[in-house]
Amino acid sequence: MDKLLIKGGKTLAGTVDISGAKNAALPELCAALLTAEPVTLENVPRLQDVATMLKLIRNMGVTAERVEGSSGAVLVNAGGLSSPEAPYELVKTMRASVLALGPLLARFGEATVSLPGGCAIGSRPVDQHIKGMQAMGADIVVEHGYMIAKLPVGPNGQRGRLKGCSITTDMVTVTGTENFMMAASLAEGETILENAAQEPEIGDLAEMLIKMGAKIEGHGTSRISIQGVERLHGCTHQVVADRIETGTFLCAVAAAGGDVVLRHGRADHLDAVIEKLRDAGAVITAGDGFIRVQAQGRMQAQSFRTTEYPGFPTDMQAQFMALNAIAEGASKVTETIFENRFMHVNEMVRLGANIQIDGKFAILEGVEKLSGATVMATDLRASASLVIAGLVAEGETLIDRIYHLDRGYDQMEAKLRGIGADIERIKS
Ligand SMILES: CC(=O)N[C@H]1[C@@H](OP(=O)(O)OP(=O)(O)OC[C@H]2O[C@@H](n3ccc(=O)[nH]c3=O)[C@H](O)[C@@H]2O)O[C@H](CO)[C@@H](O)[C@@H]1O
Ligand SMILES: C=C(OP(=O)(O)O)C(=O)O
Repeated sequence: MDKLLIKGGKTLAGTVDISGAKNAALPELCAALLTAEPVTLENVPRLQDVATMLKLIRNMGVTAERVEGSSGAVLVNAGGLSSPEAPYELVKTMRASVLALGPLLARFGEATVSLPGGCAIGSRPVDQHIKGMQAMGADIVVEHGYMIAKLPVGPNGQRGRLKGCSITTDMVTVTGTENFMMAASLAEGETILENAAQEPEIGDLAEMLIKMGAKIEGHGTSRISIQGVERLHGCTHQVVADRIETGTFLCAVAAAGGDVVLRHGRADHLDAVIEKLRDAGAVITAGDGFIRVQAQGRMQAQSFRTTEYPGFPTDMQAQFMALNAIAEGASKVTETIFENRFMHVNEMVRLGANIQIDGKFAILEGVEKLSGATVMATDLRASASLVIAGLVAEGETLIDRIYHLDRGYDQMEAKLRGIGADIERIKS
């Protein structure tokens, strides 16, 4: 298992290129299953989750290859889609595999998708995905750990189409909204999604589906309407910039100090985080296709509460907590989306942070310095928060189990080295 070794105390300066968003690329690779024509996705980040998704769709009889010489293009051709299955071996390493359910049902009339199971940050059930697909006419049984979904066979002996309907989910769900939007694009009639997620990745997926011929309105709001069409066609689409990678680098510079330009970063997708960073004392300016962050001296700790977009993202909670850990003053962090997303806290405490957990609250008293130690990554964003803590800690920090980090960050250590961090990967 690879590890990261960081020697803390360097300020950061230079330019970082922000990659395409993991949480847009994954649903968009699944959206390519909706058509038999070729789809080119550009700006696809090089991450373990993307590699897993490519493996998953290839396993269905789809061709999916990186385009040689391009900067991140992937060509997907689902013309040969023959096996509408997502097996446990692949799903267990990546919960986003549930995004295959909607496209497979819509295109094939049946799908067998492994239940993803729980993960470190919470139990993460998929009951809303199942209820929504059932409302659209699918018969779904859960057997032997699999969702087995089928559409009824019509008088012609063929499986019919999904039926448009109104779906109001019990809570805002990002991948749920994406699954319904993809399924509804090929359904018969109109689907209305109430209480829909508004994350920028939903908007990006909607734009891709519209290029494929889907009729979607209202994405970016909590009410999305989709008029189903009989067929979708191929398209070329560029994956939106990763707002969580952007936010992670913003927090790293605010914590370590420095002056860094994040090329391709979208400030308009990060309002809640940028506002808190400005309140903390970072100077952030943004223009078309870049964000610049300048930070000097100790930041002021900021309390915040995670909520659905456009609120403060749960995927930025751990990284901002690393900043609060060494900022001046006390802060209270409230996690409202996942029930177990404070796994990084004990590791930060090993580095000298002063943090108490009380249910969904974390109470921090900023300390003047952290001191390097060996710590263990427990999930993707926890890993990123430990990298930020390691950048500011005195001495050496060794982060174990960074396969979690590799799930969702494109060459993080190379990008950090490029702006002056002393960080290296220890291969094993
Ligand atoms: C691939 C991807 O885009 N992942 C993101 C997506 O995950 P994901 O789409 O899995 O997260 P959801 O938005 O669905 O989850 C929100 C809450 O709803 C609950 N829930 C969800 C569905 C369901 O059927 N039943 C249920 O109870 C979840 O357990 C959680 O407590 O949104 C999360 C919340 O912004 C982010 O942290 C993840 O990075
Ligand atoms: C929780 C995350 O991802 P996933 O939903 O893929 O587990 C994340 O990106 O922080």
